[in-house]
Amino acid sequence: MVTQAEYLTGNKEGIEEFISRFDVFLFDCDGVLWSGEHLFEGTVETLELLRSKGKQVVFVTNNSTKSRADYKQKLTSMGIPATVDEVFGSSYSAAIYISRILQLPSNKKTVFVLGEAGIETELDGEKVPRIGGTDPSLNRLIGKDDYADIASGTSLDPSVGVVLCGLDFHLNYLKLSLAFHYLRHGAVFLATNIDTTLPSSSTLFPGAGACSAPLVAMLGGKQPTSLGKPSQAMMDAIEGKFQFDRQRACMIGDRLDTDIQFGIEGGLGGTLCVLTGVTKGKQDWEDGKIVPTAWVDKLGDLREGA
Ligand SMILES: O=C(O)[C@H](O)[C@H](O)COP(=O)(O)O
Ligand SMILES: [Mg+2]
Repeated sequence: MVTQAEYLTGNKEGIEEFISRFDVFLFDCDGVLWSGEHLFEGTVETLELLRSKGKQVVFVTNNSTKSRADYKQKLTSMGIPATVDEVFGSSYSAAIYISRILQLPSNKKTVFVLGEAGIETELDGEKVPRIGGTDPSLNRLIGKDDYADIASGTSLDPSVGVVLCGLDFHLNYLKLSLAFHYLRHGAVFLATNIDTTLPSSSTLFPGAGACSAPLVAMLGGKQPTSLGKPSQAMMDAIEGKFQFDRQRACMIGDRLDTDIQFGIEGGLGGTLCVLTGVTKGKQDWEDGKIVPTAWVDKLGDLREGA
């Protein structure tokens, strides 16, 4: 149990030694590599340094708004070479879970989506039938007829067996009403992730957890099964693909209750917290609940380990 985290910024020898412990670096994205469209200083050079040392780099994001292909595109457009196979997103994790793990009745295979195209793309990739999501017909105020149609089941698709909630920039009362009634009809309640906030423009905005929270409240506190970090569903998928020694792997993240907890519960050799996203300093882990192995002010500080 780690109780003290090591501060590495400015410590060249410490950074060199830290990097030498690991063969694989799992990178969170939002709040570590970038904030929205703003790439943090030194990110590209740090990834180039690690790759020049023969380290395996894997991108592990809870952001469900983009598919793995979308993330590959964003990474390369930001100057970070990446392949789709190096990207694991919570939408992919959820699609795999629904298509390969969840046992649904044959007449209840459809997913009602609260979220963006990233979820839709990954469900399509796994041939999982879906409705909702970015359907433009749902981007409207609820109408007086909707109440009766939902109550009677007229506007509910009887094949829906799952409600999957992610970060939804188009969330509204009508979509929440439909999701709630699917859940009341017995649909399985899943979330790509439940991060309460989204780091962007160097501050915080509503996260995926803020999108599913109304449903949790309506269900009397029933939480969805979350398939993003810290769920080990993603860690198992990553290990399955890369066959790495967990003791020689490090998770780098900005959020204690997703990234760092993901690395700790995954039995990784170490975790590194950065202060460019949600976590703002060691005061955030002084309760001793989720303590990283080490921390730096920003990812680019690792360049000192060149
Ligand atoms: O609300 C969210 O979905 C999360 O804040 C966001 O997606 C986190 O992405 P990550 O830091 O895991 O890349
Ligand atoms: Mg993050």
